[in-house]
Amino acid sequence: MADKLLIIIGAGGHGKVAAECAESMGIYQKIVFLDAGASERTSVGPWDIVGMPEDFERYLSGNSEFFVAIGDNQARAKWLTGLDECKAPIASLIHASATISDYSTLGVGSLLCAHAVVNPFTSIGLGCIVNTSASIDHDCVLDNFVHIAPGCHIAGTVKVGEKSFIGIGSSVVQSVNIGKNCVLGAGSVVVGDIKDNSLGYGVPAKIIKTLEK
Ligand SMILES: CC(=O)SCCNC(=O)CCNC(=O)[C@H](O)C(C)(C)COP(=O)(O)OP(=O)(O)OC[C@H]1O[C@@H](n2cnc3c(N)ncnc32)[C@H](O)[C@@H]1OP(=O)(O)O
Repeated sequence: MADKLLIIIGAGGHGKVAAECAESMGIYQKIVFLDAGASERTSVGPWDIVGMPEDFERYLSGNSEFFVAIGDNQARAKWLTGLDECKAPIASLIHASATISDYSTLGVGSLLCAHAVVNPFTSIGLGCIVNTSASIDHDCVLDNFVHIAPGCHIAGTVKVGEKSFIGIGSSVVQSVNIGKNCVLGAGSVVVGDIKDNSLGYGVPAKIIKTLEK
């Protein structure tokens, strides 16, 4: 079989983390980037930038997989949906040091970063990020395009709605429902349900404003 190529869309900080995560898996012979800054730079670290994101169709044939490494939940969702419509094969990346229970599921296009832990009977949707050293405990549901930032701890039976972001170092107590399109600031402690489109932070987390849909 031909060498397996991983094409990562987005060569920012998150892209570097995704590339190293993919390397740790030991299944890709080559990793390259497509990035909007391709005219200004041709590489990031050891990895080549071979074109703009819009060039992805050039790589649709052959033994290639795609990964979207864009931290912004809306933009990541847009790119993943577009790739899916073009029937592009989309990778999920699990760092060699991350653990996911055999009884849990991880959606296509999702990333488990180094030292992330996903405990049993948890469902993680499409295009999610469980960032470095974050833990998601038992019986949780992360809807599509959620980002759990580094060092967050999500207790059991928590639900996080589509495209919500939980900031670095936050904790969420058990059985809480967080709506869709929410932003919870760094270091939040979430002790009760959060409505859709809320921005909040603090200990305990308070809602500061409602975000536009
Ligand atoms: C690998 C990676 O890098 S992943 C990315 C990790 N990054 C994060 O987790 C960042 C999370 N983002 C935050 O916490 C942001 O501060 C947000 C989204 C909550 C708010 O951002 P903004 O709307 O721009 O708020 P802004 O910076 O203007 O601050 C407004 C006020 O809220 C306060 N504030 C902002 N964030 C927080 C927070 N997390 N906890 C407590 N207070 C906060 C500010 O101190 C400020 O207070 P003041 O009015 O008394 O001066």
